[in-house]
Amino acid sequence: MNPLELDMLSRPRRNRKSAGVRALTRETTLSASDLVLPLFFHEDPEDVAIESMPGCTRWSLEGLVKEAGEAHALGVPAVVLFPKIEESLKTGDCEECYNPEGLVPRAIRALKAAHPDLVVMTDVALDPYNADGHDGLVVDGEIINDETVAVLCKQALSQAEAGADIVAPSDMMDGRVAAIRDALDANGFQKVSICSYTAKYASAFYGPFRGALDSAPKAGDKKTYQMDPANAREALRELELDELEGADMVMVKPGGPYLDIVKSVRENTRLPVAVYQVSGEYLMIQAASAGGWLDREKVIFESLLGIKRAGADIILTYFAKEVAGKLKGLGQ
Ligand SMILES: NCc1[nH]cc(CCC(=O)O)c1CC(=O)O
Ligand SMILES: [Mg+2]
Repeated sequence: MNPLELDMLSRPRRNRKSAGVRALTRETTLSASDLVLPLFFHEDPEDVAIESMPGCTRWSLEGLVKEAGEAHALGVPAVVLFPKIEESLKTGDCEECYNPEGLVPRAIRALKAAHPDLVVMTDVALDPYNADGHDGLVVDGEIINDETVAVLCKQALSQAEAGADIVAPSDMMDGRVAAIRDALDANGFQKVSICSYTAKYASAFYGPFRGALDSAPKAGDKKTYQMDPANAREALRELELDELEGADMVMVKPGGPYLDIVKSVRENTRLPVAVYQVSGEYLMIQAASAGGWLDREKVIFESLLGIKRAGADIILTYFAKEVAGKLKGLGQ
């Protein structure tokens, strides 16, 4: 007998001894059906590489439909739409956000016509339409809540009318989930779901996204409506309100740096939990792997698995199409 052999009943390494045993004992798996692909698009007929987000494209309507179709064919069930609105259409009252012939309603109709089973999720917030760049109406430097909610209701309705399956308010105004639910129901859209950005933090990780849409606030920051990154209990307060207001799904955003929030939201709701791996998280991986410092594919999977393990049912990620393609290649 080996004199150094330890007398141990439990050896956790036995469950890691081979790929087969590891597969049997794995607690979390990532699948294409967990993923939502965020897509940027514009009015121009050209597909353009986004300078602030290397690896992402701002699609023409035609390109958008093609890209969404490819992702869907790889098993990604849903896309979420982010329009870049022409500067000349941005105003203080954001009327363009509920124009039935606007860019977003046309995109929804084109997507649903080409891919009826693709779930189309839309962003409800004023920033792409706002001359001030804020998610809400600005009066004397203040982002006003209740008047903004009235406009968000019109925006959500125009998206529902065009065929959106899920509307996702990302604006963080108080009371908007209940108001949007009322507006949808009053107009016969009982079946349109609401995925609320419940705990959306005022994060510097959104910087590249604002570059992609030219939607950064012209003055001030978003701290009077998005949450303070220092706060965790407050996320549960927002969760309670969104549940009472009738949200169908709740979201935490950003993802990776906020896994404690994901876990506590998961433990405190029976609703599906969505998590957004945002533009800055995407770019940290893109940049570090472009420099040759990280193994890109491995860290993409690990970053998403971490979000899933923390409690996400749904993950919004710029890697969705690529990951779905890789999973398909692996026979999963
Ligand atoms: N309503 C705006 C919105 N919707 C999604 C994101 C960020 C997504 C990302 O960074 O990938 C933002 C930016 C912001 O709040 O300033
Ligand atoms: Mg809220």
